[in-house]
Formats: sequence, structure tokens, C-alpha cells
Amino acid sequence: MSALVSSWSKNVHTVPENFVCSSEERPGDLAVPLCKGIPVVDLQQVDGHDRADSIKQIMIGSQDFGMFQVINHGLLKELMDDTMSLFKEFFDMPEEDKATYYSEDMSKSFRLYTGSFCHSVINHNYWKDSVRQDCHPLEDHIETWPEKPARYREVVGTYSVEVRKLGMRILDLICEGLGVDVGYFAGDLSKFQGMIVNHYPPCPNPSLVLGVRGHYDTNLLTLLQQDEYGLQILKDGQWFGVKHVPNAFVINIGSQLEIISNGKLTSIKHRAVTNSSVSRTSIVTLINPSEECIIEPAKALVSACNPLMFQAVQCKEYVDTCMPKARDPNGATLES
Ligand SMILES: O=C(O)CCC(=O)C(=O)O
Ligand SMILES: [Fe+2]
Repeated sequence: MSALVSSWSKNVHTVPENFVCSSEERPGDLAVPLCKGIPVVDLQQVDGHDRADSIKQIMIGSQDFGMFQVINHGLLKELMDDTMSLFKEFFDMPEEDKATYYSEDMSKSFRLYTGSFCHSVINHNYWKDSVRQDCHPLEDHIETWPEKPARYREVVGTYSVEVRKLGMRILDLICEGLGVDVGYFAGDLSKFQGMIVNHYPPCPNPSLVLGVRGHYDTNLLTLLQQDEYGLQILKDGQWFGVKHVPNAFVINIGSQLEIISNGKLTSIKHRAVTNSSVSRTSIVTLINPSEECIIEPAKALVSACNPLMFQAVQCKEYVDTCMPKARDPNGATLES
């Protein structure tokens, strides 16, 4: 339990040796430039005469950067703020309360864990604690969620239902942009929804550590809410920061969406850095196909001019084989 970074990091003034990243991986002293050109799409415009332009922006983001941000997306600011405060309260709870929820059993529907990651080829510690929970359908999972703080189930339940609606709306806009039937992702392709909440306490030397190492999201679509800057992407061999836009969601294209789009959309390598003054929290909603689902390029996107780029693979097999590689610095997620 004392393994939680949020428990011991307040008392340290230097980074413990086992948290120092290799020289290739560590962020270093130089502040990376902010990435220019990641679209910030105003979803209020989608139902007006700017619909075509908004969809174009979504496609530019999804093709060139593997991500875009959305504002005026319909989720109430109060709900977003309330959910963020609730998770901050969760990570600030006394040790004995957090101990109840701590688990290293990956199969649990709800668990609190820390950024230590042990794998046959990599053995690392990242400067974060996380909550991981299943969210959909709500009634199947809500009983496994914490009862403390007292409003946890009510607030997070409402939030996950609303974020799902937004995710499905965005998937439909992507359908329009790609030229596949609207509703293509409804049903088994979006049956699963999970949430990871990453909490990065202030770090005495952010140049030496990472909050989350560079990785690709292997799911379908990710919706990320954050309270501070800290997300970076690897583009053309260089790390760039993603501007923190208050009240926005960052939308990440997952590798499975890259496959379904027959390579028209791209997933991008990203990581999270820490800072020395304030804690940062990111609430990450993951929309995923069901395990049995076959992931393959949509028929409408394959033609003589657009040859098949990926073979069909069952979602479970894809995640089992690619998940470790997505976390490996040399892992080739989609090539396999
Ligand atoms: O905290 C962040 O900004 C990134 C988190 C992330 O990429 C993830 O949890 O997959
Ligand atoms: Fe990610």
C-alpha cells in the first residue's frame, strides 16, 4: 500500500533511483515546444452551417496528429469539475481508506494501483497512481466502485454515461468523415467502456521521470479530460506538448480505429510528463470493442485504389499480443 506514489512522494526531495528513466527515455531539461496544428473542434458548430468544416478538422486531426480536441461538446462544466474534484478527493483520502481499494489483480472491475510496471523486458516505475474501472453497462459495474468519497458512484456514474454519449457522437462524425455508414461503431465495436484516472503528484525533478511512458492506445477511441498540461506526442521523431485547453476533451484515435479505417486514421505515440509544483490528474475514458469482435478494415474503405492494409484479427487476440508491445519502447503495434 505504501507503494502508492501519492503516499510517499510528499516526503522526498530527490527522485528515488528506481524512478529515474533511462537517458533515452527521460524527458530531459529542455521544455518541448507545443504542437501546432492539432485542431480544437467546436462541436456546437457541427449542427450549423459549419458542419462540413468541423468534420474536416476532425479528419485532419485524426490523420495528421492521431488526435484532436473538442470544446462546446455538451458535457456540463459543473459535471466535469465535480468529477475532477471527486477524483482529487479520492487520491487525497487517508491511507487506510485507499488501502481498501488497492489491488494488483488486473482482472478486477475496479482497482487502485501505482505506476510500477513489471514486464519480462521492462521493469519501470512511473510517477503516478491510477484508478482503473469498467463503466458500461453501468448497472453491471457500479457496485464494484468505491463507496468513499460518498458521492463517488453518483458523480462518476453520471459522468461515464455522458462521456459515452459524446464518444458515440464523435464516432458518428468520424463515420461521416471516412464515408462509412453512420452508426457503424454502435453495437459490438463500442460495447466496452473503461476508465483510467491517472494522478501524478508533484515531482522533485520532472526531467528525470515520466508519468506514463510513450505508448499507443490500443483501443478504439479515447476521451481525455485533464486539469493541467502534461500530455506530449511523438511526431516526426520529436516530442511536442499538447496544449491544455480548459474544459476540452482530447480525443485520441486508438490502434483499432486505425485498423478499421484501413490506415486512413492514425494512432500516435504519446506520454505524460510530471511537474514540480502541482499535481495533475487525467480522466481517461476508453471505448473498446467486445473481446469477441473481429477488427478489420471497413469494406467501404477497401478498393483497388485503397488496398487492404490490415488483416482481420479478433479484438482479444489483438489486445493480448499488442498490449505488451504498445508499452515496449521498441514495440511495433500495428506492424504485427
Ligand atoms: O495523462 C495523460 O495525459 C495521458 C494518459 C494516457 O495516455 C493513458 O492513460 O493512456
Ligand atoms: Fe494513452
